[in-house]
Amino acid sequence: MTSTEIIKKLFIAFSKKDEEEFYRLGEELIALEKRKKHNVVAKELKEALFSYSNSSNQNVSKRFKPNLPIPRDNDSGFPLLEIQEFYLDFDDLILSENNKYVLTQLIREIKVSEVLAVYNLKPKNKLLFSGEPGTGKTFTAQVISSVLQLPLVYIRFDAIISSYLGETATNLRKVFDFIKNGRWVVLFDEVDIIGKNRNDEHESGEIKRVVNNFLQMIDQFQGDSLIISATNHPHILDPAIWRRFDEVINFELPDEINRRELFIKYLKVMKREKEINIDGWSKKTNGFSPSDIKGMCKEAMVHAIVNGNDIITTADLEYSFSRYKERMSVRKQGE
Ligand SMILES: Nc1ncnc2c1ncn2[C@@H]1O[C@H](COP(=O)(O)OP(=O)(O)OP(=O)(O)O)[C@@H](O)[C@H]1O
Repeated sequence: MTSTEIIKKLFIAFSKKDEEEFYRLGEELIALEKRKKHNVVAKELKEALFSYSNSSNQNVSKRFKPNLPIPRDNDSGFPLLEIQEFYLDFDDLILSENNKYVLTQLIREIKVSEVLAVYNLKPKNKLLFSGEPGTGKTFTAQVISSVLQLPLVYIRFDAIISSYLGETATNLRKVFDFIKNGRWVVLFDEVDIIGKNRNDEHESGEIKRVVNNFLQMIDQFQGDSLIISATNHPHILDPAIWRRFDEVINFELPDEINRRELFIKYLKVMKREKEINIDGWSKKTNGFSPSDIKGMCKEAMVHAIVNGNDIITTADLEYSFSRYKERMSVRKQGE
């Protein structure tokens, strides 16, 4: 089908309120654009097709309606988790060869879980992601959920920790009861909030109980979901937490080769002058995380646009580089 034919059918599906056909045609249009190598258009269409509903319940994704209501904190009434959907590709991730390989294997294991079951084997389903901020722990969980076509359950640890005695453990229980009832990729972000060393004398008894509770729940978890815990502070995690996971993936800052790939990826959105020396920028940005490089590219684009240009120049990158350098030194002072 040509894109005009698909768009016509999309309109018809929309007027008939045929949601399934609407999404199928939308995906066909995206695949067509991808085949034409219109990657930016394909990505934008993907985001538009599956963008979140701005309607009343922003914590529930459009396509995956959970059977149970989203659990909430009794005291504040805030939701304890969010169900999110992503439509990313594995190629969106720029990682070391080793991490790419390990993650590809993990995804394959999950995809062949029925075959593994014949041999009484199970895929790994409890992962720990550790690494500096902005190295892609959350993003990787989003990519895995996209590739496995499972919704991502994002656990809000700040919401789980309650000021009321005993309520934090109740919140954890509610979260695990919820995730038992579906197949998801579950991301416990910033797990070190409750994973602080249990022997730390400054920690209260309540936190210790919560850590024990969390460990027990992780241990007992039997479902088909993939559980990922992420931390920026692996050194403060209790050794008991490490043992609970089938796999630990360390997200390192990108090397020069990966930084080059990141510049190419994040500068692709806009035309750039030929003189821009990507190799030079990759060398200069030692210590930058993928998120820093993405931010630097975005800032350069904004700089170009507000100065009335539609192509990025070396001067734009120099400006955003100096801004980032400054921000990073402030960040270091705060550590
Ligand atoms: N490895 C990567 N490859 C490509 N893009 C990346 C990568 N890592 C991060 N990014 C980009 O930077 C954004 C922020 O990264 P992300 O939130 O995943 O980092 P994080 O490790 O979870 O950080 P934090 O520990 O602060 O939560 C991502 O949404 C993505 O756009």
